[in-house]
Amino acid sequence: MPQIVVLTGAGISAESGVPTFRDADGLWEGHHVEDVATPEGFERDRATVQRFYDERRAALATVEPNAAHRALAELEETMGDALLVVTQNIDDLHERAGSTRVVHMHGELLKALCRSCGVASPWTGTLLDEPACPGCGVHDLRPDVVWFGEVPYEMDRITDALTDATMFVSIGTSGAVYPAAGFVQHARRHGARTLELNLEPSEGTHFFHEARHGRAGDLVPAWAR
Ligand SMILES: CC(C)NC(=O)[C@H](Cc1c[nH]c2ccccc12)NC(=O)[C@H](CCCC/N=C(/NCCC(=O)O)S[C@H]1O[C@H](COP(=O)(O)OP(=O)(O)OC[C@H]2O[C@@H](n3cnc4c(N)ncnc43)[C@H](O)[C@@H]2O)[C@@H](O)[C@H]1O)NC(=O)OCc1ccccc1
Repeated sequence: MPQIVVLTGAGISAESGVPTFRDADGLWEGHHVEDVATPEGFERDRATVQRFYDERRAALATVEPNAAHRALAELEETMGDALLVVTQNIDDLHERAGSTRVVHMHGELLKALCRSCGVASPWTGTLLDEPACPGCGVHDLRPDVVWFGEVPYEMDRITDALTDATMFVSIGTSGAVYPAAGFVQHARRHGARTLELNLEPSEGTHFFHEARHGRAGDLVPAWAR
Protein backbone atom coordinates (compact mmCIF):
# COMPACT_ATOMS: atom_id res chain seq x y z
CA MET A 1 0.00 0.00 0.00
CA PRO A 2 1.64 3.30 -1.07
CA GLN A 3 2.24 5.62 1.84
CA ILE A 4 2.18 9.21 0.73
CA VAL A 5 3.43 12.12 2.85
CA VAL A 6 2.58 15.59 1.53
CA LEU A 7 4.43 18.60 3.01
CA THR A 8 2.75 21.98 2.44
CA GLY A 9 3.91 25.56 2.96
CA ALA A 10 2.60 29.08 2.50
CA GLY A 11 2.53 28.67 -1.30
CA ILE A 12 -0.50 26.32 -1.15
CA SER A 13 -2.55 29.06 0.55
CA ALA A 14 -1.29 31.92 -1.65
CA GLU A 15 -4.14 31.57 -4.19
CA SER A 16 -6.62 31.81 -1.28
CA GLY A 17 -5.20 35.27 -0.48
CA VAL A 18 -3.00 34.29 2.50
CA PRO A 19 0.33 36.19 2.12
CA THR A 20 3.44 34.00 1.85
CA PHE A 21 6.38 34.79 4.12
CA ARG A 22 9.19 36.56 2.58
CA ASP A 23 8.23 39.93 1.18
CA ALA A 24 10.78 41.36 -1.16
CA ASP A 25 12.70 42.87 1.74
CA GLY A 26 12.53 39.72 3.89
CA LEU A 27 9.99 41.22 6.19
CA TRP A 28 7.05 39.29 7.43
CA GLU A 29 4.12 41.56 6.69
CA GLY A 30 6.30 44.52 7.68
CA HIS A 31 7.84 42.83 10.72
CA HIS A 32 11.26 41.39 11.32
CA VAL A 33 10.77 37.65 11.86
CA GLU A 34 12.86 37.73 15.03
CA ASP A 35 10.49 40.40 16.46
CA VAL A 36 7.22 38.53 15.96
CA ALA A 37 8.06 34.80 15.70
CA THR A 38 10.52 34.15 18.55
CA PRO A 39 9.99 33.66 22.30
CA GLU A 40 12.45 36.50 22.86
CA GLY A 41 10.33 38.81 20.67
CA PHE A 42 7.27 37.92 22.75
CA GLU A 43 9.12 38.76 25.99
CA ARG A 44 10.41 42.01 24.48
CA ASP A 45 7.15 43.32 22.99
CA ARG A 46 4.17 41.14 23.80
CA ALA A 47 1.55 43.57 22.39
CA THR A 48 3.16 43.72 18.92
CA VAL A 49 3.24 39.92 18.72
CA GLN A 50 -0.35 39.50 19.95
CA ARG A 51 -1.50 42.17 17.46
CA PHE A 52 0.46 40.46 14.61
CA TYR A 53 -1.35 37.15 15.16
CA ASP A 54 -4.70 38.79 15.95
CA GLU A 55 -4.54 40.44 12.48
CA ARG A 56 -3.69 37.12 10.77
CA ARG A 57 -6.47 35.37 12.73
CA ALA A 58 -9.03 37.98 11.64
CA ALA A 59 -7.82 37.78 8.02
CA LEU A 60 -8.20 33.98 8.05
CA ALA A 61 -11.98 34.37 8.41
CA THR A 62 -12.06 36.25 5.07
CA VAL A 63 -10.40 33.56 2.90
CA GLU A 64 -11.47 30.15 1.53
CA PRO A 65 -9.64 26.95 0.59
CA ASN A 66 -8.55 26.72 -3.07
CA ALA A 67 -8.38 23.94 -5.69
CA ALA A 68 -5.08 22.62 -4.29
CA HIS A 69 -6.51 22.16 -0.78
CA ARG A 70 -9.64 20.53 -2.24
CA ALA A 71 -7.62 18.13 -4.41
CA LEU A 72 -5.73 16.86 -1.34
CA ALA A 73 -9.00 16.42 0.58
CA GLU A 74 -10.45 14.40 -2.33
CA LEU A 75 -7.26 12.30 -2.48
CA GLU A 76 -7.69 11.46 1.21
CA GLU A 77 -11.17 10.13 0.41
CA THR A 78 -9.63 7.54 -1.96
CA MET A 79 -6.44 6.85 -0.02
CA GLY A 80 -7.66 7.06 3.57
CA ASP A 81 -4.85 6.69 6.13
CA ALA A 82 -2.27 5.96 3.43
CA LEU A 83 -2.10 9.75 2.95
CA LEU A 84 -0.73 12.19 5.56
CA VAL A 85 -0.57 15.97 5.11
CA VAL A 86 2.16 17.65 7.17
CA THR A 87 1.75 21.42 7.00
CA GLN A 88 3.98 24.29 8.07
CA ASN A 89 0.91 26.52 7.73
CA ILE A 90 -0.99 27.73 10.78
CA ASP A 91 -4.18 28.38 8.79
CA ASP A 92 -7.14 25.93 8.81
CA LEU A 93 -7.66 25.74 5.04
CA HIS A 94 -6.74 22.04 4.73
CA GLU A 95 -9.41 21.13 7.29
CA ARG A 96 -11.96 23.50 5.76
CA ALA A 97 -11.38 21.76 2.41
CA GLY A 98 -12.19 18.42 4.10
CA SER A 99 -8.79 16.96 4.99
CA THR A 100 -8.79 15.16 8.35
CA ARG A 101 -5.27 13.65 8.39
CA VAL A 102 -3.35 16.93 8.86
CA VAL A 103 -0.36 17.53 11.17
CA HIS A 104 0.28 21.23 11.98
CA MET A 105 3.97 20.99 12.78
CA HIS A 106 4.18 24.77 13.42
CA GLY A 107 0.92 25.10 15.33
CA GLU A 108 -2.49 26.64 14.59
CA LEU A 109 -3.68 30.25 14.46
CA LEU A 110 -7.12 29.22 15.80
CA LYS A 111 -5.67 27.96 19.10
CA ALA A 112 -4.34 29.80 22.15
CA LEU A 113 -1.71 28.23 24.41
CA CYS A 114 -1.71 28.96 28.16
CA ARG A 115 1.82 29.56 29.41
CA SER A 116 0.66 28.78 32.95
CA CYS A 117 -1.21 25.44 32.64
CA GLY A 118 -0.01 24.46 29.13
CA VAL A 119 -3.53 23.85 27.79
CA ALA A 120 -4.20 24.78 24.11
CA SER A 121 -7.78 26.09 23.63
CA PRO A 122 -9.73 26.79 20.41
CA TRP A 123 -9.47 30.57 19.82
CA THR A 124 -11.17 32.76 17.22
CA GLY A 125 -10.97 36.10 19.08
CA THR A 126 -8.05 38.34 20.00
CA LEU A 127 -5.20 37.96 22.52
CA LEU A 128 -4.08 41.61 22.62
CA ASP A 129 -6.60 42.28 25.44
CA GLU A 130 -4.94 39.47 27.46
CA PRO A 131 -8.04 37.32 28.16
CA ALA A 132 -8.11 34.58 30.83
CA CYS A 133 -7.25 30.96 30.05
CA PRO A 134 -10.53 28.93 29.79
CA GLY A 135 -8.74 26.13 31.71
CA CYS A 136 -6.98 27.77 34.67
CA GLY A 137 -8.18 31.39 34.52
CA VAL A 138 -4.65 32.85 34.41
CA HIS A 139 -4.14 35.76 31.97
CA ASP A 140 -1.08 34.40 30.17
CA LEU A 141 -2.15 33.17 26.75
CA ARG A 142 0.02 33.14 23.61
CA PRO A 143 -0.74 32.08 20.01
CA ASP A 144 -0.37 28.26 19.79
CA VAL A 145 2.28 28.52 17.08
CA VAL A 146 5.87 27.20 17.04
CA TRP A 147 8.34 30.06 16.99
CA PHE A 148 11.96 30.00 15.81
CA GLY A 149 14.09 28.19 18.36
CA GLU A 150 11.12 26.13 19.54
CA VAL A 151 10.63 22.42 18.83
CA PRO A 152 8.03 21.68 16.15
CA TYR A 153 4.96 19.60 17.06
CA GLU A 154 4.57 15.84 16.45
CA MET A 155 8.13 15.31 15.19
CA ASP A 156 8.05 11.58 16.12
CA ARG A 157 4.85 10.95 14.16
CA ILE A 158 6.25 12.93 11.21
CA THR A 159 9.59 11.13 11.27
CA ASP A 160 7.88 7.70 11.34
CA ALA A 161 5.65 8.64 8.41
CA LEU A 162 8.66 9.90 6.39
CA THR A 163 10.53 6.66 7.12
CA ASP A 164 7.60 4.52 5.85
CA ALA A 165 6.75 6.78 2.90
CA THR A 166 6.87 5.41 -0.65
CA MET A 167 6.11 8.91 -2.01
CA PHE A 168 7.01 12.36 -0.63
CA VAL A 169 5.45 15.44 -2.25
CA SER A 170 6.39 19.01 -1.26
CA ILE A 171 3.90 21.75 -2.22
CA GLY A 172 4.36 25.55 -1.99
CA THR A 173 7.38 25.78 0.26
CA SER A 174 10.72 27.58 -0.23
CA GLY A 175 12.64 24.94 1.74
CA ALA A 176 14.22 27.69 3.87
CA VAL A 177 13.12 26.57 7.32
CA TYR A 178 14.28 23.45 9.21
CA PRO A 179 13.50 20.75 10.17
CA ALA A 180 10.80 20.79 7.39
CA ALA A 181 13.42 21.59 4.73
CA GLY A 182 15.23 18.35 5.61
CA PHE A 183 12.22 16.03 5.18
CA VAL A 184 12.93 15.34 1.47
CA GLN A 185 16.38 13.97 2.26
CA HIS A 186 15.01 11.77 5.08
CA ALA A 187 12.21 10.38 2.88
CA ARG A 188 14.55 9.79 -0.05
CA ARG A 189 17.13 8.09 2.19
CA HIS A 190 14.37 5.64 3.17
CA GLY A 191 13.46 4.86 -0.43
CA ALA A 192 10.62 7.29 -1.19
CA ARG A 193 10.07 8.81 -4.63
CA THR A 194 10.19 12.59 -4.16
CA LEU A 195 8.31 15.32 -6.08
CA GLU A 196 8.36 19.12 -5.72
CA LEU A 197 5.29 21.15 -6.81
CA ASN A 198 6.17 24.85 -6.44
CA LEU A 199 5.90 28.18 -8.26
CA GLU A 200 9.71 28.28 -8.62
CA PRO A 201 12.66 26.02 -7.71
CA SER A 202 12.93 25.86 -3.88
CA GLU A 203 16.22 26.03 -1.98
CA GLY A 204 16.15 22.20 -1.84
CA THR A 205 14.92 21.51 -5.39
CA HIS A 206 18.08 19.49 -6.18
CA PHE A 207 17.15 16.90 -3.53
CA PHE A 208 13.99 15.88 -5.44
CA HIS A 209 13.70 13.14 -8.10
CA GLU A 210 11.28 15.41 -10.00
CA ALA A 211 10.11 19.05 -9.82
CA ARG A 212 7.11 20.64 -11.55
CA HIS A 213 6.88 24.42 -11.39
CA GLY A 214 3.68 26.43 -11.55
CA ARG A 215 0.69 27.39 -9.42
CA ALA A 216 -0.46 24.88 -6.81
CA GLY A 217 -4.06 25.41 -7.93
CA ASP A 218 -3.11 23.86 -11.30
CA LEU A 219 -0.31 21.43 -10.35
CA VAL A 220 -1.93 19.70 -7.35
CA PRO A 221 -5.28 18.71 -8.98
CA ALA A 222 -3.31 17.48 -12.05
CA TRP A 223 -0.99 15.38 -9.84
CA ALA A 224 -3.75 14.07 -7.53
CA ARG A 225 -6.15 13.08 -10.36
C1 LIG B 1 15.38 30.67 8.91
C2 LIG B 1 15.95 29.29 9.11
C3 LIG B 1 17.34 29.13 8.60
N1 LIG B 1 15.88 28.96 10.55
C4 LIG B 1 15.48 27.74 10.90
O1 LIG B 1 15.21 26.85 10.12
C5 LIG B 1 15.34 27.55 12.39
C6 LIG B 1 16.71 27.26 13.01
C7 LIG B 1 17.31 26.02 12.52
C8 LIG B 1 17.02 24.80 12.97
N2 LIG B 1 17.78 23.87 12.29
C9 LIG B 1 18.55 24.52 11.39
C10 LIG B 1 19.46 24.02 10.44
C11 LIG B 1 20.09 24.92 9.64
C12 LIG B 1 19.82 26.30 9.80
C13 LIG B 1 18.89 26.77 10.73
C14 LIG B 1 18.26 25.89 11.51
N3 LIG B 1 14.35 26.51 12.68
C15 LIG B 1 13.73 26.54 13.89
O2 LIG B 1 13.92 27.36 14.76
C16 LIG B 1 12.68 25.45 14.11
C17 LIG B 1 11.25 26.06 14.20
C18 LIG B 1 10.89 26.73 12.95
C19 LIG B 1 9.38 27.10 12.97
C20 LIG B 1 9.18 28.60 12.99
N4 LIG B 1 7.77 28.94 12.80
C21 LIG B 1 7.21 29.12 11.61
N5 LIG B 1 5.87 29.39 11.47
C22 LIG B 1 5.01 29.47 12.66
C23 LIG B 1 4.83 30.88 13.07
C24 LIG B 1 4.07 31.70 12.04
O3 LIG B 1 3.65 31.16 11.03
O4 LIG B 1 3.92 32.87 12.31
S1 LIG B 1 8.20 29.00 10.20
C25 LIG B 1 7.27 29.70 8.90
O5 LIG B 1 8.23 30.10 7.95
C26 LIG B 1 8.32 29.12 6.94
C27 LIG B 1 7.96 29.82 5.67
O6 LIG B 1 8.30 29.00 4.67
P1 LIG B 1 7.23 28.61 3.50
O7 LIG B 1 5.96 28.09 4.10
O8 LIG B 1 7.99 27.79 2.57
O9 LIG B 1 6.86 30.05 2.86
P2 LIG B 1 7.79 30.99 1.95
O10 LIG B 1 7.06 32.27 1.84
O11 LIG B 1 9.19 30.98 2.43
O12 LIG B 1 7.79 30.25 0.51
C28 LIG B 1 6.59 30.10 -0.19
C29 LIG B 1 6.93 29.24 -1.41
O13 LIG B 1 5.71 29.03 -2.13
C30 LIG B 1 5.92 29.32 -3.49
N6 LIG B 1 4.63 29.82 -4.02
C31 LIG B 1 4.11 31.07 -3.90
N7 LIG B 1 2.88 31.11 -4.49
C32 LIG B 1 2.63 29.84 -4.97
C33 LIG B 1 1.54 29.22 -5.67
N8 LIG B 1 0.45 29.92 -6.02
N9 LIG B 1 1.65 27.92 -5.98
C34 LIG B 1 2.75 27.19 -5.65
N10 LIG B 1 3.83 27.71 -4.97
C35 LIG B 1 3.75 29.00 -4.63
C36 LIG B 1 7.04 30.37 -3.55
O14 LIG B 1 7.70 30.24 -4.77
C37 LIG B 1 7.92 29.93 -2.36
O15 LIG B 1 8.89 28.97 -2.78
C38 LIG B 1 7.29 28.05 7.24
O16 LIG B 1 7.91 26.98 7.91
C39 LIG B 1 6.34 28.77 8.18
O17 LIG B 1 5.65 27.90 9.05
N11 LIG B 1 12.88 24.80 15.37
C40 LIG B 1 13.93 23.95 15.53
O18 LIG B 1 14.72 23.72 14.65
O19 LIG B 1 13.95 23.34 16.78
C41 LIG B 1 15.05 22.41 16.99
C42 LIG B 1 14.57 21.03 16.61
C43 LIG B 1 14.61 20.60 15.29
C44 LIG B 1 14.21 19.29 14.97
C45 LIG B 1 13.71 18.44 15.92
C46 LIG B 1 13.67 18.92 17.24
C47 LIG B 1 14.10 20.23 17.57
